[in-house]
Amino acid sequence: MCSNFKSIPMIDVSPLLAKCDDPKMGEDGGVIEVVRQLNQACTQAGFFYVKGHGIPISILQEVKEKTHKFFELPYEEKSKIKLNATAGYRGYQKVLENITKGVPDMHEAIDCYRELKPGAYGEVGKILEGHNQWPLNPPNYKEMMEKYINMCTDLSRNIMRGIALALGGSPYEFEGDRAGDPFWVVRILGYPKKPFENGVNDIGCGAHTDYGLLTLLNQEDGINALEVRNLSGKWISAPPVPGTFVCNIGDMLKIYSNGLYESTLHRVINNSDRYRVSVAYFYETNFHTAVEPLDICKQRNGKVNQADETKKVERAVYGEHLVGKVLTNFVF
Ligand SMILES: N=C(N)NCCCC[C@H](N)C(=O)O
Ligand SMILES: O=C(O)CCC(=O)C(=O)O
Ligand SMILES: [Fe+2]
Repeated sequence: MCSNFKSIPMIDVSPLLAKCDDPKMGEDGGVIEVVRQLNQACTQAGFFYVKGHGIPISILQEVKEKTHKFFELPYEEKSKIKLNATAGYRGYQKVLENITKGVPDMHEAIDCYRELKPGAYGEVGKILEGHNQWPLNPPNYKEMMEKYINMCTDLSRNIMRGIALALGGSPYEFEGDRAGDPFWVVRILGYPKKPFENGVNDIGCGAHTDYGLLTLLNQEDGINALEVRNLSGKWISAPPVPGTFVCNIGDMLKIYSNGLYESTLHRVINNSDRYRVSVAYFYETNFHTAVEPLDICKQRNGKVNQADETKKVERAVYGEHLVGKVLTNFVF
């Protein structure tokens, strides 16, 4: 449903957060206004900036500073937590190891996934069984990230309450069996500065959509590198705005919304002369949730837009969708 947007809107979610534990939040004037803005952003761009999110800016900065420190270490040190299949595809990958649409990406990263009990991933998810591999250097990185991840999970749940209202549902559409026990993914990313030493690809991360419900991106200040594609195929810059998250819709929310909301294509090109880090937190459904369009969206889509009524939105089991992606992201 993505339109021909030219920039990405900024939403102050503080009125939503102030009321997010009130079952009558949908009647509050401040919440109604945030919900209107969420609905507009999600129908038009699938992307928005979030401010007033309550996570201290000092923590957003500390996460990026410590991440710079990690990526500055020599390869021998970073490779102590090397990603591999037996670690459940968690850990460090060097530049050009992650692949997007068949092309190696000019980024290095640490991938992390919520740890479920052995067996809880089922047959298809078995390959993700394992423990996160956190670096010992810089000190306290694990503790910092675990605290940060908890804050991102709480914030995402609350934004999803607003999005549930925006779709015309109850605030709790995405709790219980859908996302009451949310899976999460974190990618800690580093993009080399130009000129690249071993550059076979100028693209930091090729065009892709995110897999789950909602992404919270904490990106490096002062470097324009993230781009978002609009309906006419034009790449729109999503420049960093200090203290905010860039938020975008994933494939599962596209399905729930019956295509009213798009999981928008985006990519990263670091053309600057500075090394860029970003930390992407992905808020997902429960691992085994079978995702299909919400009834409220089927009706609504039919009434609002004839063209969309015929648009087929494929259903998916989240965990299968994720595993399918992970297996094509690496060649071992
Ligand atoms: N968990 C999420 N959403 N990760 C997004 C990674 C995007 C790049 C990946 N190589 C790909 O092709 O999907
Ligand atoms: O680094 C960024 O700005 C975006 C990364 C991204 O899109 C992703 O990891 O899914
Ligand atoms: Fe992404």
